[in-house]
Amino acid sequence: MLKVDRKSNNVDHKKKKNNNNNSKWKRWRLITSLIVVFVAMYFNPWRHSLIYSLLNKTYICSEDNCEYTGIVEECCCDYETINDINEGVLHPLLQELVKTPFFRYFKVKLWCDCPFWPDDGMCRLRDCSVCECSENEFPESFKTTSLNVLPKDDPVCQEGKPEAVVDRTIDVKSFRGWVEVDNPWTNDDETDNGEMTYVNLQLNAERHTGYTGPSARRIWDAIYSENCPRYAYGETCTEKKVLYKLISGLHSSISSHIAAEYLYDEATNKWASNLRLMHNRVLKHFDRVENLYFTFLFVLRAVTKATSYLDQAEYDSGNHVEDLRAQFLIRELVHDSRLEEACALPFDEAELWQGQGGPILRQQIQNQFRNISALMDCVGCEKCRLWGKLQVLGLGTSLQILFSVDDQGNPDPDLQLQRNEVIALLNLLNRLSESLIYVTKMRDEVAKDIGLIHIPWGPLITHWYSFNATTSPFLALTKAKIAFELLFSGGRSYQI
Ligand SMILES: Cc1cc2nc3c(=O)[nH]c(=O)nc-3n(C[C@H](O)[C@H](O)[C@H](O)COP(=O)(O)OP(=O)(O)OC[C@H]3O[C@@H](n4cnc5c(N)ncnc54)[C@H](O)[C@@H]3O)c2cc1C
Repeated sequence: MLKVDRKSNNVDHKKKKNNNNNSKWKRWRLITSLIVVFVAMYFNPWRHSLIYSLLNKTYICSEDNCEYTGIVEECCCDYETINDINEGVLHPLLQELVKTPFFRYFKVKLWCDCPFWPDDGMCRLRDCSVCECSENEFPESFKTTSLNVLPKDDPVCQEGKPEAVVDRTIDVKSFRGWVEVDNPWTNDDETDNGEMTYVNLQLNAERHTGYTGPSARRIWDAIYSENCPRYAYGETCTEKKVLYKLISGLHSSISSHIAAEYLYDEATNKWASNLRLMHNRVLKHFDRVENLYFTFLFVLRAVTKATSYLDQAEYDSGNHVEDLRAQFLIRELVHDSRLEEACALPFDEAELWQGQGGPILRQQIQNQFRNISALMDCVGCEKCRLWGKLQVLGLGTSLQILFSVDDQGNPDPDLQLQRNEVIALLNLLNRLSESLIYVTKMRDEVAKDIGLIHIPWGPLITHWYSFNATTSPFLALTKAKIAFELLFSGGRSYQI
């Protein structure tokens, strides 16, 4: 007969019961925690509070509302104000302005004479730059002027994608007036007309061109590693930060334009916005978005500082009615009372170059910027080179306006700009202004599309995770679980 050990059976039973209770309790704890996290995230009462601003750069994105809050680093205005003033005032005016004949023609040396790596197959061939443009695209009169040198056909062209080629169609009128002076911040000699050509910017939208791979990567690498290194966390020298921020902001803007107009299918010529690209290259990196806002404010400050100059400048393209309109729009822009009230001083340049090392630092940063400007001659896609050169000249003009000094190192009262610099400056501001619109619009679209929330948990948590109550409860809970783990994982980051 089998003897039953009641005692040990009892213990086993108790153990089992305890285990069951334990696992039940664990399950309940997990479920309750998840619900708490879920509710806390969804009805987060301090979404816009000071705590968030203090904790980090405050990129807050709920299901139907995504926004940045707080002051842009090193600037004097906050995100909300910039967005309001851009959408309400600057963007509509700039869009009109850049269409006027005066602002739509840009003089540029498009040949790519890369001074840094002459053996780069991408850029060695001068004629390569316009190889696929047919001759009948150009007006007869155009072909005879020395400013517009026509390329020879070259079968070895490596940048022949139609979307990468600059359309050189232009009105027969050309500009008059304005002095020609060389900008010390840029590498090109702006007074040298020898190899320059006029380009109608309206026919050459800055968008996806298919330029990618080692050639493009090499340029960005050379810019960041040699000429404007990313500053270390805690860097206090604002001047060193400024150059990096300007270039990074420009890079974000270029990426935003690529994402906003992306060629999905060459055969059917299907263009549409590319949310994933925008998310991966710009939106998920808070610093890149912040640098875009910084660059916008920096250029805006240069434009407002040059108010009296821009007020009196001669906008003469030969089309009287259109030129009067350009002048009217410029005055509307620089004298807008809403801009003055909302953000009187977008960036305070007076704080820079102080102290003994100021002049040396200025020279050093000027040299670095000149190198970056020279690198534009190595860009192996003509349209990218066009916009790269224009925008770098626009930045160089901003630097010139904000930081030009006379022989004694005092701010230069006799600042002179050339027509092309003003064209570059205003077109750059328009590019940046468009990019801010894309960031706001596409951030909301991305949030709706994949249900994203960014936890502004200080520098610890730098990535996004998804969380969307409208998706299936299971998915929402899974996402909440990730959120839960993320919050208590000491800053481990998740990427969707
Ligand atoms: C001057 C210039 C103009 C261009 N214009 C165009 C154009 O009009 N149309 C077009 O289709 N292509 C253009 N390109 C190419 C485009 O910028 C990219 O290089 C290309 O699309 C390949 O992208 P990628 O994913 O390799 O990353 P890239 O954009 O090439 O970035 C390279 C690296 O730089 C870092 N990085 C990226 N963004 C930032 C930022 N905002 N701040 C700091 N670091 C950053 C990252 O580490 C990244 O891996 C241009 C390139 C250059 C150099």
